[in-house]
Amino acid sequence: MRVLVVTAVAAEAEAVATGIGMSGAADVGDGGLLRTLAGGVGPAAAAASTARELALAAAAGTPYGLVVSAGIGGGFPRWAPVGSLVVADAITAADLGAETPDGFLTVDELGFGRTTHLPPAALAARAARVTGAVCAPVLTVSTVTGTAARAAALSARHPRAAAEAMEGFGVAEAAAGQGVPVLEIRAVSNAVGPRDRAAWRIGDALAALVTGFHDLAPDLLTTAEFLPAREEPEESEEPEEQP
Ligand SMILES: O=C(O)c1cccc(C(=O)CC[C@H]2O[C@@H](n3cnc4c(=O)[nH]cnc43)[C@H](O)[C@@H]2O)c1
Repeated sequence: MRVLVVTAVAAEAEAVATGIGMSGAADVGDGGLLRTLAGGVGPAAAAASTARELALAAAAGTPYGLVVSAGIGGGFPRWAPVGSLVVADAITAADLGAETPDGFLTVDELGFGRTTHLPPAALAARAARVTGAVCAPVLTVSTVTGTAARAAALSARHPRAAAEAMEGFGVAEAAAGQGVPVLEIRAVSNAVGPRDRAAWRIGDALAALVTGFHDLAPDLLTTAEFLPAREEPEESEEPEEQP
């Protein structure tokens, strides 16, 4: 089975590749292929680049069976300190909705969209176990949180959320569009809270990403056993209707 790992920037893709022990793309497992893609910062760039890669692969007859959104992220200090790893058990677009005088309404509540994708539970739990990560919701935001008030509002709406980043929901939307399961893994570079750029530890987070993907590599290469069975489309015996 082919696995696509989507990061925002090249430094993250290199950390993933180093952890897995490959350079750019590599044959793995049963003739499968694991590929990294630096797809851009933010949910829109991530969705567009992921959708393009998935569509090209499918058109070439070599579809991906799993997409992983990976990179650095902010950690909610109660759950995920700097340098730790978080595997998403839910990927939630935290600022997709509408502000009202009575509070934030999600697009689900507004009745015209969705804000959460759920990775396969067994795969997420296994990935968290082998990497020593916290398994908890990861929020996708379009703006890095920079105030205590915003951090508190996010925590109040998503009390179990352990991290925030900017790409997971975009990657998940693209994967869902192709019927491909998704996973998200974040290495914590900074605390979600008042902006303190000097306290960011991007090097430590990239090192944690290397170690995490090193630990995860054997599982990623045999992922199929942790995924729910996909239903093959039935071949119709009826002749197609002519106009
Ligand atoms: O403000 C700066 O000076 C600055 C310098 C380097 C990087 C940034 C970013 O905003 C990186 C965004 C990038 O990294 C992920 N990320 C990392 N931490 C967070 C966070 O606390 N909240 C949201 N995203 C974060 C994100 O996925 C982007 O790919 C700023």
